[in-house]
Amino acid sequence: MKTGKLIVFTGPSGVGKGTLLRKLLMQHPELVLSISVTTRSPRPGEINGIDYYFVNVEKFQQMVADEELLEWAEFAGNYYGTPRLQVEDLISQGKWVILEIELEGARQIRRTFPQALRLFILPPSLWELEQRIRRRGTETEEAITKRLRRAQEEINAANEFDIQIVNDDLDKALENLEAALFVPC
Ligand SMILES: Nc1ncnc2c1ncn2[C@@H]1O[C@H](COP(=O)(O)OP(=O)(O)OP(=O)(O)O)[C@@H](O)[C@H]1O
Ligand SMILES: Nc1nc2c(ncn2[C@@H]2O[C@H](COP(=O)(O)O)[C@@H](O)[C@H]2O)c(=O)[nH]1
Repeated sequence: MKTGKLIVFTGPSGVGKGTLLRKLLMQHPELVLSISVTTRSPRPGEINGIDYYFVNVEKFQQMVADEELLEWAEFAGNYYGTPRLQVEDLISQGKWVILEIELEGARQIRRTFPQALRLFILPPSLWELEQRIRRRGTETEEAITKRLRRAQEEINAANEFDIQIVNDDLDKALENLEAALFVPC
């Protein structure tokens, strides 16, 4: 039977994690992206159960109390967490499961799943990161400020991760990501 694997994918808001992962999953449909729970409001076009499980703060706190989350964190004013059961089930079935999560969650996973492969995505510059968040057009000015403040802190921790990939040219970053994941035995 194939061995399951946990892959952690972290990087500052707006660096292009979601964009890279969408491309990766189109080319490697055998990989599974874990769907997180969040108290953030859906962005236009986001669908409950596909992009996130959108819940209120009370429900999120109940999930924490019931130990239903593998990891969780507060990020820029909202809570985010990984449902434990879905991930543990998939790994026990031999799947490769990707968690797209922020730094505090990645640190928790390092303690509970030390065997997980942890990747950090870097922007070519802070200026470009800010342009990307602004061009995406999904955040208020207040949220952009919070996310950019947090970005510097996250970038400072990039060396805690097994692999760092700069997302400058998207195709090149995807190539580097594939090389990191599919190391020939
Ligand atoms: N290599 C790239 N060059 C230019 N623009 C990019 C690149 N990669 C992603 N983008 C753009 O940057 C914006 C942010 O990308 P994305 O939403 O994937 O970031 P993210 O890291 O998932 O952010 P968050 O953590 O806030 O969800 C999007 O508009 C996307 O199209
Ligand atoms: N610790 C966790 N972080 C998560 C999870 N799901 C997403 N995230 C991270 O939150 C920020 C903001 O996401 P956004 O969708 O509001 O832009 C980003 O860094 C995500 O990677 C999770 O389950 N746990």
